[in-house]
Parts: sequence; C-alpha cells; structure tokens
Amino acid sequence: MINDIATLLLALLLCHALLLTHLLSVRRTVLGRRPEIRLLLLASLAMSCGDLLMMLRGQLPGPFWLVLSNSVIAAGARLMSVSARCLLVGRGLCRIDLTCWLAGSVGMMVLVALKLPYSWIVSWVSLWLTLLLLPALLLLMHHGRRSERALRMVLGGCVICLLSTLTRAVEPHLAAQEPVSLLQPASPLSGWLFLAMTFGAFSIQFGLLMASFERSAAQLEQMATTDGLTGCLNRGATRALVGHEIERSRREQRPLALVLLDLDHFKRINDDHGHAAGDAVLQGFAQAVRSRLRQSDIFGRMGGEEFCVVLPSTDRAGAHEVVDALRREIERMTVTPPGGAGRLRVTVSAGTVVFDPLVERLTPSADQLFARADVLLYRAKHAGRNQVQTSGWVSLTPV
Ligand SMILES: Nc1nc2c(ncn2[C@@H]2O[C@H](COP(=O)(O)OP(=O)(O)OP(=O)(O)O)[C@@H](O)[C@H]2O)c(=O)[nH]1
Repeated sequence: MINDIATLLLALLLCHALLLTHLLSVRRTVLGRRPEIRLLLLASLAMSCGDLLMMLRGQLPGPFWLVLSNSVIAAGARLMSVSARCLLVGRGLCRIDLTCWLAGSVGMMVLVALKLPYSWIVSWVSLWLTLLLLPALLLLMHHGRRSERALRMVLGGCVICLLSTLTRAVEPHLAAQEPVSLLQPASPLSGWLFLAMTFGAFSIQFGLLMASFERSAAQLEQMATTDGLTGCLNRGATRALVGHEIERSRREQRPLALVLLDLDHFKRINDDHGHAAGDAVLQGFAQAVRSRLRQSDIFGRMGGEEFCVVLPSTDRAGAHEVVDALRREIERMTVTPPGGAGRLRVTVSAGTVVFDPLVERLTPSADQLFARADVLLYRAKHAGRNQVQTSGWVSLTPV
C-alpha cells in the first residue's frame, strides 16, 4: 500500500470541510453556542485553510507558502488544544496561546530566512505542533477520567498526534536522503506519519464534539429534573420517583414515608425583607434538610415554599421521629440574607403519611399518597404550625 501524501491531503481537506459545515450548521443551537464548540469551529476552519494552502503550494512563493500554511495549521492545533482545555477547566483563549503560536511562527520565519535544510524545518514544525498539543494531553490525563467518556477518544488522538509529531521531528535526519518538500518525502515512513497525524487530529476533533454533546445532554437532563434555586429535584421528577418507590415498597414489603413540608408564614419574610431574603431562606432550608437525609431518601421542591421528602424503609414511628427532628433543626436555624442586616428565623409544618404493606393491603397511587400528606399538612397548619402530623395511609389516626 502506498501512502500518497497529495491524496491524503485532499482527503483531509474534504473531511475538515465536512466537519466545518457540520459545526457551522449547529452554531445557533444549544450545542453550537458552547464555548468549546466555537473554538472547535475556529480550529476546523484553520485546519481547512491550512490544508488548502498546502495543496496550493505551487501557486505561492515557496518560503511564504511554507510559513503561512504551517502557521495556519499550528493555529488549528492550538485551538483544538484550547477547546479541550475549555471543556475540562472552563478556560478559553488567553495570551499564552497566542504567544506560543507566534513564537513558533517567528522561529519558522527565521529558519526559512537562514535557508536551513528542509529537514530542520520539518523538525521545527513537528516540535512546535507537539508543544501546542501537549497542554491538552496533560489536562486530559489529569481531569479526563472524571469527565465525559468521549474524552478518551480525545486523549487517544492526542497520544497518536504527539507520538507522530515527535517521530516526524527526528525521521528526516535518519533518512538516507534529504527530503525536498512535504509531497516529496525522504522515506515511506513520512506518509505513514502523516496518516497517523491525520487520524489523531480527527480523533481529537470528533471526540471533542461528542464530549461537548454529552455535556450539554447531561446539563439539559439536570435542568429538566432539578430546581434551579435550591438544587432539589423539581416537582415532576419527585412525583415520578414517588411512584417508583411505592412500587418498590409493595414488592419488598417495606414501609414508605412521604412527607410534605411547608414553611410557616413565608409570605411575611418576602414582604418584610424582600424576595432575595426569601430565596436565601429557601436555600438555607433546603441545605439544612439535605444534610440530615440519607443518600437513599428523596428530596424535592413541589413549588413555592412547599417541599417533599420520601423516606424508604421507614415506619410510622421512625418517620415521625426523623421529621420532628428536622422541624426542630429548622426552628434553631438562622439565615443571613444577602446584604441584609440581622438573621432570619423560620419554622416548618409537616404532614407525614406512611404506607406499610405489611399492615395495609391497599396500595396507594402517588396522587393518593400526596393527597393524604396534604390533609395532614393542613391539620398541622391549623393546629398552630411548627409541628408534624403523622398517620398511616389507610387509617388517618395521627401518631
Ligand atoms: N422568595 C421567594 N418566594 C417565593 C418563591 N416561591 C413562592 N414564594 C412566595 O411564597 C409565599 C407563600 O405564601 P403563602 O402561600 O401565603 O404561605 P405562607 O405565608 O407560608 O403561609 P402558611 O403556609 O399558611 O404558613 C408567597 O408570597 C410566594 O410569593 C420563591 O421561589 N422565592
């Protein structure tokens, strides 16, 4: 098999143009607005222009073409590296990126002006590309494991690119004859190295695209299930999980407690101290409750100042004890509103309903359980607030 670099260059240009078209077509979507995708688009644009310049080598003066085409490709390599950095640590383009790129470009101009042999220029460009991509490799090795799975593809691409560029830096000096240009290499190894670099660069670019897609999908999923203010599950996600827990409780014959919690006279906090203070109280409350719950418990915001807690494998006495301890904790809690003087206090009322499949044969639906907890919460409010009303699902006898 012969690796003809001119043919590889054409294939490379077509693939970059395809990727660029795809990135341009999604630029107004959620994915296209992500900073790492914008950087990837610029990288892909630079790569496409670099490939084109390489192909047009005969149309421009030799030294000018050499510096320009390699500088544009190096810019693409650095932009790929910055795109990975942006995804991993949120840092976009900065002055050091420009300095690294400019230093390499100026160095190349000097080598060309000194009329050094082509093999030295190949080594310079290869080492320059290595240094431009190295930060991405180091960051991926450090942070990549904890991030998106597609970043493994990026890591693999970086390793392939760096091994190829390092080999390419020494390869022309070991060959029997001096290479003349990219298209007239000194040995067949050059063609293979060019192919490996192409493969590595595409692994990086497609991996970044997939990783960014993974990240936005995860963020959209989180936004769809989480309450933005308190970080609790939202109403829809909570209700869905309650249905699931009822079924599990029935199957495993274990009790299940569902609690509705409602802050007392919350409107007064908003009226007297402002909406921001109200928000701070909601956040403080959510944090306090979350810190007392088990990993397996479910905590959601049902709307306004009403929250829901689901305690799997918890009987009536246990649930009452847990919820009353929560109530006492909230009673002791103080919240300092942002920029406001003084500390705010709040109390909470709770209605707790417990379904025990060993005692009650009738399995409730999620709606029925919520309705029963609501009745109990209403009782707690009317009995004077700052208290917990607990009952079984069928018998409405309070504890
Ligand atoms: N700051 C803030 N306030 C909210 C939010 N959601 C709802 N509220 C306010 O919560 C208040 C709830 O008032 P009410 O339903 O009268 O309840 P309450 O004052 O707590 O009275 P009781 O429940 O009977 O003790 C309203 O003033 C809502 O505007 C929110 O996200 N942030």
